[in-house]
Amino acid sequence: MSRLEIRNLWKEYGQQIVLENISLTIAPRAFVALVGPSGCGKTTFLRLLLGQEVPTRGEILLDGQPLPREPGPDRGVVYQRYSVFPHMTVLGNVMAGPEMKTARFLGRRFGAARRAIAEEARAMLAEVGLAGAEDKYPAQLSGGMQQRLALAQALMMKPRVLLLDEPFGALDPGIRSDIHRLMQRLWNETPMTVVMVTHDLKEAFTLATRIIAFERRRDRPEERDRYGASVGSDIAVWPPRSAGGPTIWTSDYLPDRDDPILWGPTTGTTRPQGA
Ligand SMILES: Nc1ncnc2c1ncn2[C@@H]1O[C@H](COP(=O)(O)OP(=O)(O)OP(=O)(O)O)[C@@H](O)[C@H]1O
Repeated sequence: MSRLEIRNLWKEYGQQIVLENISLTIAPRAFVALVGPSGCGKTTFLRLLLGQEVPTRGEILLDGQPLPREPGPDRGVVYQRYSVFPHMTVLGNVMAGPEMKTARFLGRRFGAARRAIAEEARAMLAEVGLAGAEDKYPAQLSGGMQQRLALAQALMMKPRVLLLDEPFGALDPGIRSDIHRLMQRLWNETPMTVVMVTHDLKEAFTLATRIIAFERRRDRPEERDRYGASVGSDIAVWPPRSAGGPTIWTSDYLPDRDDPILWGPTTGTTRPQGA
């Protein structure tokens, strides 16, 4: 499973306090959207979860274990841009992670092992709608296709936690709604917890089970460095949705009282602690 516990987390850069005493429990398979004003520390929080930054104080546990202090295959990440290797083909991009993971010294597998990875990579590309693009290079793909590729690349490593930093922010609205559908399906089918930074509240409500807003309680210019952001609001999305449940796309979908979707991990109007 993939439960995240953030306990009394602080992050400071020199004199500047960026994050202040954040405590959260994120249930396995939740889809959390993280919102908040520019500069309040959303990306910093994601980098802490990824292991690219170390907390100044506090701790982060993944399934009860302290998070390794470096990025690892249990955490995947997709950024708004530049998540993929530009000099590798589409297929090469999706194979790179598993090859490096299993062949640490040469970074390449040969023979049957390589064929198995290639087969899995092709299936993953088909899953994200990139069948037929295997031999192209990222620069030959549209923005939406590059983000599909970035998702495929991250998911090939079977992460327990997928971190998304405004992954769809640069896409046109039509492409964005297509990729939202894809994202919803991938989250439904893959046993992972998702934490997504977004500036787009509509996107947050479309995809997430829970929306967490960071805010600085004191935000006068002279106070900015001395007070970091913490959790300002924490909203369970209604109607509730859960991974593995029916895909909810239209606002006219309202679950029945006895609908099993109401009994998923993030259910109810009053969410149990930690859901
Ligand atoms: N490596 C670093 N060294 C020093 N300061 C940093 C570093 N990384 C981030 N900061 C500072 O931390 C604060 C929060 O930055 P962060 O990028 O996390 O905000 P954000 O909420 O993601 O912003 P945006 O929505 O604009 O992307 C900023 O004041 C930034 O300058």
